[in-house]
Amino acid sequence: MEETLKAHAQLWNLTFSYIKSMCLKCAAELEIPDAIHLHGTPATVSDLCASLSVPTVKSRHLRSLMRLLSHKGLFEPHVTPSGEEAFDLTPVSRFLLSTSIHCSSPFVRMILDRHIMDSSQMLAEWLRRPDVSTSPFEITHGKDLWGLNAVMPQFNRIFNSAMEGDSSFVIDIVTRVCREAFRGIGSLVDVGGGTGLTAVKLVEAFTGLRCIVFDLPHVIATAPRASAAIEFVSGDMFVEVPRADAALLKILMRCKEAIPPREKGGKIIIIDMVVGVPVDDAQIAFETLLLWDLHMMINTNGKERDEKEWRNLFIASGLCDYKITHSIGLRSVIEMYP
Ligand SMILES: C[S@@+](CC[C@H](N)C(=O)[O-])C[C@H]1O[C@@H](n2cnc3c(N)ncnc32)[C@H](O)[C@@H]1O
Repeated sequence: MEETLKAHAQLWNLTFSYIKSMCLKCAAELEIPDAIHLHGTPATVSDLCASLSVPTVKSRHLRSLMRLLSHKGLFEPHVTPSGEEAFDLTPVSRFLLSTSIHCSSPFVRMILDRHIMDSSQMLAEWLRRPDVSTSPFEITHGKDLWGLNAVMPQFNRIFNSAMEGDSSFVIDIVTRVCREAFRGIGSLVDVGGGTGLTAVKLVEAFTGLRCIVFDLPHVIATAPRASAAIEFVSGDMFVEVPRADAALLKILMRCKEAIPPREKGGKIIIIDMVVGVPVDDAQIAFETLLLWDLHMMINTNGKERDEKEWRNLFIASGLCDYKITHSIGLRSVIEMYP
């Protein structure tokens, strides 16, 4: 009996899990972390109603949201001297502060945008179809993610700023802990480099390095021209990738053609997840990798790979050797040599 009740509760918990994500998106959209930060001390629900322009008639509803998010570690619950419930920031919600150099709010809003969420509704139907080349995202929207970005400037903006927040976080760590990977490189092409924030950080961190940011035309058109050491080139990586000493990220075969041999410093640097690597807080990291794998499958027809799968991929691409540095949380730095 006890086991049955536990199993039933677990099923309900899983079923209602989407509410956690939606409350997180709501907190990002309302900018609740900014309001608490500006308040300076733990904020009560009345404080939050006042600063977020939420009518007091909705304070009970806002309290429910704050309680759930506190339970999930986004806020820290407090009690004021007068006995009122109040909420403070935690290291997790600090990532949502608009003033944070690694603000993840656009990332949260993009991943939980209805264009991304809608495609997961197609998962069962998609799994029954024999076609593996069309993603659930394409079935839902009639075009792939990049095609939708090209025709929807608003979604393109939110996607690009989500990528900027994430790449600024990752590249700041990579330039500190994986400096060796970039040593001696004169020029680098960032393939699918988005609006160029990674390139900006790289040319700042490595004096003399020149970067080419290569991406689709609708992305390059919106990229700010931030440094004379960075060139912006638009095109399709499946057709041709501009030449440089090293290529950062993505499609291996084309990247191999774009770089010189290993003796001349040629290499491909990939920053991505490697399933199965040991990381801190293994339980959360393991589940996050499983979730990210599904996210890639649903929205881009991609997948996350374990080390063996990465090795098979680089062998199939005609590359000779590789080195994996597991040192940036969920992501690893993979260096591949022609
Ligand atoms: C996941 S985003 C990564 C952006 C950036 N590298 C970052 O880390 O912030 C993938 C990028 O690849 C670009 N992309 C997709 N297909 C492409 C293609 N065929 N040729 C060039 N770029 C492409 C997208 O426009 C997008 O900016």
